[in-house]
Amino acid sequence: MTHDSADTRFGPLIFAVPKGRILEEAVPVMERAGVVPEAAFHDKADRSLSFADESGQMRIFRVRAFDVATFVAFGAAQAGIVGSDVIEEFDYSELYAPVDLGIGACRLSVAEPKEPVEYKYGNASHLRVATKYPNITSRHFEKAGIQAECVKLNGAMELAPYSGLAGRIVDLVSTGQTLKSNGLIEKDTIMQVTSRLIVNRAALKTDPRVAALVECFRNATMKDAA
Ligand SMILES: Nc1ncnc2c1ncn2[C@@H]1O[C@H](COP(=O)(O)OP(=O)(O)OP(=O)(O)O)[C@@H](O)[C@H]1O
Ligand SMILES: O=P(O)(O)OC[C@H]1O[C@H](OP(=O)(O)OP(=O)(O)O)[C@H](O)[C@@H]1O
Repeated sequence: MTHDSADTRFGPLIFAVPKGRILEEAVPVMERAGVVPEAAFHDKADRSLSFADESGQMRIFRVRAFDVATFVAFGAAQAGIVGSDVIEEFDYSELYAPVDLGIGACRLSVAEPKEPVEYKYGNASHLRVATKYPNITSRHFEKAGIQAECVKLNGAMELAPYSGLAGRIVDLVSTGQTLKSNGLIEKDTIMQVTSRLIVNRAALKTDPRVAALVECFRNATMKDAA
């Protein structure tokens, strides 16, 4: 790495990455920034959650996307990579997202069935919405003066409307294939999403390796655009 990851005043720098679909796109950006995971990191059968980097001076945590934000916000990791959807959902004051990595592009949208379905709940002023993003969803509908009752799901949101769980869903959309395959149409885009480098604000102030890491990711992302 070009940054001084061997600073002896601190323990190893902890970098958290999501184990899901961002990972494949994130690894080349990490490597351009000098964060090169050990070989075991790429082995999906490996049950370890913490890996060395090639310099031996960092630890790389492989966790769920939402948990990346939590590890970094609480200072258990100094830095990480996560979608802007997750950053917005938690709205942690301790998180700073200085670099847009230009990967994991999608959007967070409201969707509903093509054909109107009768629901126990769901009229113009009171909606029931199934989502993994209750905070963003509530804020979005509040702005429109609509009270949304959010039902938290962790996946397969698309099943909610036709099973009578909720009249609408708020979910990530990329190609639109998942909505189409499940008979739903996109009604409204809440936000565009890309993945970001996130750092813990206190660590950025106190640990010079964090600022150096931000610079490395800025440079790695600039090369991308060239
Ligand atoms: N269809 C998509 N196209 C592009 N990016 C996406 C898409 N779906 C999700 N993402 C991005 O990838 C991130 C992680 O998605 P994913 O659901 O694969 O994570 P994960 O680590 O497997 O989390 P979990 O296991 O908790 O669901 C999302 O927060 C979002 O930023
Ligand atoms: O518009 P598309 O290209 O079809 O992508 C949208 C799908 O991608 C995400 O799910 P993912 O595949 O990450 O699985 P998940 O159900 O675990 O969230 C999202 O939750 C949608 O279901």
